[in-house]
Amino acid sequence: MSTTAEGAGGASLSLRDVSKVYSGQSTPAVEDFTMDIRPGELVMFVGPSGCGKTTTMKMINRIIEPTSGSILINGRDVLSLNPNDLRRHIGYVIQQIGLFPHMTISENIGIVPKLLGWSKQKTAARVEELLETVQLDPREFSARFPRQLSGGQQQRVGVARALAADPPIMLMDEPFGATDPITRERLQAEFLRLQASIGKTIVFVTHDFDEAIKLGDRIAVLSQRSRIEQFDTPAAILAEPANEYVSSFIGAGAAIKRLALIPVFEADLGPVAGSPWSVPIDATLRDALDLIVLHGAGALDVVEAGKAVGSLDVERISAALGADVPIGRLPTTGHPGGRLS
Ligand SMILES: Nc1ncnc2c1ncn2[C@@H]1O[C@H](COP(=O)(O)OP(=O)(O)OP(=O)(O)O)[C@@H](O)[C@H]1O
Repeated sequence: MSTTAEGAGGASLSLRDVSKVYSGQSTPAVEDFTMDIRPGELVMFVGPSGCGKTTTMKMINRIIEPTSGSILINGRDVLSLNPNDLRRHIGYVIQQIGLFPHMTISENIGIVPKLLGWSKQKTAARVEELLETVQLDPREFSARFPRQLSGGQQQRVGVARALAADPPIMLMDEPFGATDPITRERLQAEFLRLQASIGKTIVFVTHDFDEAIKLGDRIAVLSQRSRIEQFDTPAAILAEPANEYVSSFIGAGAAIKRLALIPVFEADLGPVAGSPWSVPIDATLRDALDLIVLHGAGALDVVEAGKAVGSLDVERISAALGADVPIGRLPTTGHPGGRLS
C-alpha cells in the first residue's frame, strides 16, 4: 500500500494498577486496571455504558489524568512525555469525528504535522498519501469541506488524520458507532485491511460485541470500574466464556459467531458435490452456512483458483465447531439469489 507501512509499526503498551477517581466521587470510575498489550495488537474494550471503557482509554493519551498507577509505551511512562511527543505517539479517532468545519479536508488531516512543525511540502505529501490510504481520491477530496462529505467519508478522514504523524499507537473510541450498518461494515472491512498493512497497536472501545469479535486480536470484556472479566482472543471467549457475565455479553448464537472466525479451509471438506452453489476456500464457515440457508442447498462446492476442490454441508460445518457445539437443525428457504463466488 502506501509508505505508511514503512513508518512506525506498533509499540508495546502497559497499564499498571491504573485508577481514576473523578473529583467529587467517592467510588473510582476505574480501579487498579492492569493490562499488557503487544506491539501491533488490536485490543477491543467492550462493556456496558458507564463501566469505564472511555475513561480507561483516555488516560492512555492523558486527556484524562490517572489518579494513580502508571502507563508505559515501549517501557516509557506517558507522564514523562510532553504533549507533542504524546501526539506523535498516539493517534486518536472518535465517534463524533471532530473535523473542523471551516477547514478543508487537507487542512484537517494536516493539523498534527503542522503542530509538529513539518514543512508545507512534507505535510502536503503526507496528506495526499493518507487520503489514498483511506481510499479517498486526493484530487477530488483535498479541497472540500467536511460538510461536503458523507458520514462514512468523514470517518475515513478522521482515521487519516489520526494516522498523520504515523503514531505507533491508535486509540479509537466507537469510531464507527454513528454510521449506518452498511457503511459501518464497509468501514470495518477497510479498517481491517489498513491495519493488516500498518500494524499499529490499537485500543478500540465499542459497545458492540459483534464488532469486537470481527476486529479484535484480543477482547477485554469489562464490568463496572473497568474490571477485566476476560481478556482473550475472540475465538477463546466464544468457545469458553470465563463466567456468566461474559456469557451474557456474548448473547445468543455463540456457535454462529464462532463460525465467522473459521475459514472454510479449516473444515474437513467432503468430495466435490457438483453443487450449483459454491464458496471460495478463503471465505468463512459463516459465509458457507449463510449460502446453504439462503438457497436451501444440501451442499456447496468449495472453490480454489476457479476449481472445485471439495464440498461442505451442515454436518461438516457443525463438525468444524467441535462436537460439543452443534448448530442444530437449520431453517432452510428456497430463496433465490446469487453465488458467493
Ligand atoms: N468527568 C466526570 N466526572 C465524574 N464522573 C465521571 C466523569 N466522566 C465519567 N464519569 C463516570 O465514570 C464512570 C465511567 O464512565 P466512562 O465514560 O468511562 O464509561 P464508558 O464505559 O465509556 O461509558 P459509555 O459506553 O456510556 O461511554 C461512569 O459512572 C461515569 O458517570
